[in-house]
Amino acid sequence: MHLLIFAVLATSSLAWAETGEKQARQAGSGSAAWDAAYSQASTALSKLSQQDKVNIVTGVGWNKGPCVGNTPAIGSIGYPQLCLQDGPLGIRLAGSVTAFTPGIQAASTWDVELIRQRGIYLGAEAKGVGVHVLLGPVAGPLGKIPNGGRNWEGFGPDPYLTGIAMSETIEGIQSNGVQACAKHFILNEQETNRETISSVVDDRTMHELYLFPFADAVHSNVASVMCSYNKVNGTWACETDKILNGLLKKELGFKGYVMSDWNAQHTTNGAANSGMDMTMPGSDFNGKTILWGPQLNTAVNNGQVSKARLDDMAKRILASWYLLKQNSGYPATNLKANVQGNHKENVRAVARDGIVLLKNDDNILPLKKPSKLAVIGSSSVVNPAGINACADRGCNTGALGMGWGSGTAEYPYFVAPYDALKTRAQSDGTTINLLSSDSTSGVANAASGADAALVFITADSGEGYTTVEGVTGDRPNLDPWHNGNQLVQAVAQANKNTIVVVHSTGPIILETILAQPGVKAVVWAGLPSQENGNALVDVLYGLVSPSGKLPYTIARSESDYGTAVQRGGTDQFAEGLFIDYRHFDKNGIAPRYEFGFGLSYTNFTYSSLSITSTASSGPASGDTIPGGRSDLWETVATVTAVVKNTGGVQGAEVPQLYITLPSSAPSNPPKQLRGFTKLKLAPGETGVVGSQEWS
Ligand SMILES: OC[C@H]1O[C@@H](O[C@H]2[C@H](O)[C@@H](O)[C@H](O[C@H]3[C@H](O)[C@@H](O)[C@H](O)O[C@@H]3CO)O[C@@H]2CO)[C@H](O)[C@@H](O)[C@@H]1O
Repeated sequence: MHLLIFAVLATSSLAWAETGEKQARQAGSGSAAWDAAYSQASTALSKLSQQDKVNIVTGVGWNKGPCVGNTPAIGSIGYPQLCLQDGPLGIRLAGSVTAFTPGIQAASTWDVELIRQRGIYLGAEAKGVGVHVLLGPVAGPLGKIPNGGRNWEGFGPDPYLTGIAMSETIEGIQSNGVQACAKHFILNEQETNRETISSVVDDRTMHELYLFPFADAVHSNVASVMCSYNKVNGTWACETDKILNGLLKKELGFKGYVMSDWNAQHTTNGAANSGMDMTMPGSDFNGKTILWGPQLNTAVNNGQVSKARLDDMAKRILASWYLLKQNSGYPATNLKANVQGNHKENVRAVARDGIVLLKNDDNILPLKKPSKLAVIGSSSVVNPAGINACADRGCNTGALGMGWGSGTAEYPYFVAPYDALKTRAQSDGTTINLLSSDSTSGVANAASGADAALVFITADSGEGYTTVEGVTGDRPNLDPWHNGNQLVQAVAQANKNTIVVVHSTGPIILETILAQPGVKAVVWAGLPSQENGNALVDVLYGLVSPSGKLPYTIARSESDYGTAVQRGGTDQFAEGLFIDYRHFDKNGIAPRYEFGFGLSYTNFTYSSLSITSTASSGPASGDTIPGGRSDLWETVATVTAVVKNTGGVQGAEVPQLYITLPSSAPSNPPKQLRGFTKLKLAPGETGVVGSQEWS
């Protein structure tokens, strides 16, 4: 349900009560903690030689240590060989870790408790294997282009939802003493030409869309930020004074350090003097030249980079290390350790509660002990070559759990849809006809006569260094892979109770599928990682009511989005603020399924909407705290509403608060998300959103 109010102030922090309180609390403790960490860093710095400082800021090289990024130990201050390792959903290239759900699935739950728990467990596993810096979470790409290859690593194209998810994830990771890394800063929205393209953006769009979630990250005291490959307004992101020194460090008050993406640095002095603090991986990775190390030493000796700047770089890195108390009792790096604990419970919960029910005609779902089920599609079963057969998940064979690239982890196990359906069928006495191929021949045989036919389709994408079935990162279109439309058509012709299950890294166009009269239900199962099948069965059989909401818009046609992958050298960001639902609203384009949409097995009613101004009457304070001007973080109004579960089963609702700015100028998006919460309600139960424990 969307609630729309008119904002009394043009502020970024009009919110449900809980958000503002959380922000105020962290800001206070954050500054003092940084002060203490800086004091320890200063003491340590005074004992270091110039060479030590250069070592702290320069990686030792790709494959020259246990992690994807490593810096040398400095024995005199007990500083370890720092281990930096991907990534946003778990420890990459490790032996026995949990493959958590991708960020986009976490966002799809709209459940801050689950998102935070995911972050806490990510941090616990990183610490368990001795990773000092976990390279995530992701707020860039934000996802302005629906086919952007790496969108699934982050939390979707709404900056508020992404910002909340960034905060919860970072606080979760860092609560376990692990440094988080907010990446990729900034305007890295596509894989195509990512290392050459220039993103040209106006100041307002930069602030209100792309910088917005990074402000949340800084507010949550993120230890590090990774600058991206692209150029910003013509200058390399890792060498742009205005965005690193200006926006990030000065305006947002970022106290941690900026590391380069792997070989995103281009010059020795330009990067140092623009605000980059650590170079990664520091070797001649991918044929590039080494730019710091000895070169930085020379530049400092020549005065091209000041001694104070080198001190600042090293101090920021040391302060982050002290902030997370990694100077005491931190485990040695051992990426082979088994650190999974019971974390699969979070994977199953996020995978399940992130499932979005898009269509459910005749209440075909939940299933009620069918005598015969048809299960169709190659993605209903596990990859026949093995769950981790493709490096960095670089294939779309068998059931899909995540996209591909550096933001992946090895699966410790993988429950495919058919595995979980078979287990359930055995206990119900259901017969399953399995057709584990995408060929339409054989479909009629498998699907006809079954009480219902489940057909599985996918769309995949990833990082541009791997090409999968001709796709180099960004998707070329928004169609399902492997002739998914034709497969669904064939199934729906053979069975009038067809249930389509979609596993995808982002939106696909569903028009052909929805035009089939036999398609009774569409289950948007997203990217469920290792718990794929279990999560799906929980929802299909009504063990839980679906409660996920779309973290992006699903359009009727690809051209409706108004953004596309740029093939040339520049992306002008001509759409400005108007991405995803902001674009649809502004142009009066009806989406097929709107951002925030999702059905349930129960019903909810809303009443008693109340809005109270809570703005302080005193003068606004322009002090800078981590995250920017302090008055940007004040709650200016509290909105409450009563929500009742009027249906027959337990369920969860996500009331969403959207604002319209007072001016109706066309430069303002008609609606912007500024609050949400997830209410779990039993049948007949009433909940008050925006008050209770938060106000
Ligand atoms: O992992 C750290 C950051 O790395 C960036 O991506 C790099 C990725 O980690 C790395 O595996 C990949 O290497 C490939 C290389 O580029 C290619 O030439 C070679 O053929 O195959 C290698 C893979 O086996 O390079 C990526 C950079 O191009 C990510 O952007 C960042 O998010 C990571 O945190």
